[in-house]
Amino acid sequence: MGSTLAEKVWNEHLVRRGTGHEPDLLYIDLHLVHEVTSPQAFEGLRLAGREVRRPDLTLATEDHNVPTEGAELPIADPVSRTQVDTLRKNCAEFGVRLHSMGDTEQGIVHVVGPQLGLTQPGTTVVCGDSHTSTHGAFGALAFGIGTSEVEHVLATQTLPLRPFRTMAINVEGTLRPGVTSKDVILAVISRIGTGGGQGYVLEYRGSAVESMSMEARMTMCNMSIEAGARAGMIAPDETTFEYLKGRSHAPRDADWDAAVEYWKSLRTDSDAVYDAEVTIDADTLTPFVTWGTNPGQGVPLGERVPDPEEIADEEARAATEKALEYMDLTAGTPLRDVAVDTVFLGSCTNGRIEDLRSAAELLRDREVSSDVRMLVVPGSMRVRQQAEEEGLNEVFTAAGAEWRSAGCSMCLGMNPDQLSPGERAASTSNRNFEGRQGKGGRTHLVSPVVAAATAVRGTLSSPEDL
Ligand SMILES: CC(C)[C@H](C(=O)O)[C@@H](O)C(=O)O
Ligand code: SF4
Repeated sequence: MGSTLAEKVWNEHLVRRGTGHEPDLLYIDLHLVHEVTSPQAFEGLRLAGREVRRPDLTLATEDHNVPTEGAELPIADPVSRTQVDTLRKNCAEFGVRLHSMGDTEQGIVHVVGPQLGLTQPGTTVVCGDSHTSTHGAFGALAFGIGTSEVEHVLATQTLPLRPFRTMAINVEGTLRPGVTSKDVILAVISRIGTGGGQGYVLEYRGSAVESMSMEARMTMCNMSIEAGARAGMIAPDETTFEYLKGRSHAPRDADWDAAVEYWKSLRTDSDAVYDAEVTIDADTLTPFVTWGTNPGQGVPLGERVPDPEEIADEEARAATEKALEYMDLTAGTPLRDVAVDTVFLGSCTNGRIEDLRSAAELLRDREVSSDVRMLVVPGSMRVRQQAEEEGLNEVFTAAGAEWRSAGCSMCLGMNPDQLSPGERAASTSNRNFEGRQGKGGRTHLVSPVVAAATAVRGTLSSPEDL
């Protein structure tokens, strides 16, 4: 029997196969670090008198706690300032490369790794951050780890792990115009549920995935964790190689040719067997939007707010009632009638250049509704620079949106970009939990083009409504 992509990468990284109840020990090729989950890990090293084993395979960036305006000013919030200062001190002491605020390579850790060409097919990538699954779009085995594991990887460049199960997500057909990979992943999560991927590595495949850009693939892999999965992966192909070629850390010359040769072998064998399979019909998908307080509570935008009365399962009915109450939504309301106060375009899910381009395209010669505040936050300073070279910033500001510097921003309330209590947002990020974007804030997850159309009309809208 053949192997799946995930099994191939796993086997290539085995330092030692676990015997009996012991887990396997895997080698880690790339360790990404940010200010939130690293302080205790560095402190642990310090207390044990240990060094970072492979500083050359470790890269840190500031993202969660950074303000997205006034980068030249000291951080006003004392907690955020301490987090960022601590990261700076730790990186200096342990010799870890750090991209700080103001640096061209600074940005959200999951945007920075791929853009530098550090995320490569067949590698193992970890970070103390659940959305590390993003990097799986390159055919890397990439997953989030906890702070004690961060310390273990810093000290040894290895990680004890138990094998995952594998699930194929087959997305067949052609997406209609205005329908994006964000809609696909929201549809997947609403189908299998936020626990449906638990214990699995999801492998996205099929004709619709093959025709997606790297940015679109990263959006899907990013949200694998929202289905409860350990990781998401996509087999590398010409699109992957094209994206990587010439990036600062990508192999060059003869090394490049050898790498591509190897990368081409990273496909699930035709006789391999997945532990589970799900099939999604790309042809019939329409833009998706969440109405509730977890990413699985989503429906096509053309539908209505669900009615708890129609839900037979008691637990599901209670969950729906609770979510509708928090979201201040009435059952049966067409989602297109729901008015928002804020639109957030950004995050490691949808803060890449292609996301900005597609939203700018719709905002050109249009205006953000006077009832709406729109924040556009590039995922990295490199993305910001590229967008400015293309004049996208001018399109956004001419439409009345705010153009910011890179960071996690309104994806989560760890920095000044937050919703006020009761405020409602259409957001291109990945989590709509209660209070995620600020205490009492209400979040509808959407794609970048739905975000742009919503900003113009003031109510949840798709590009075809413009
Ligand atoms: C702060 C960090 C640990 C967290 C994560 O693990 O995902 C954050 O990035 C998030 O998106 O909630
Ligand atoms: S952008 Fe959001 S999801 Fe991504 S790392 Fe930052 S907080 Fe987490």
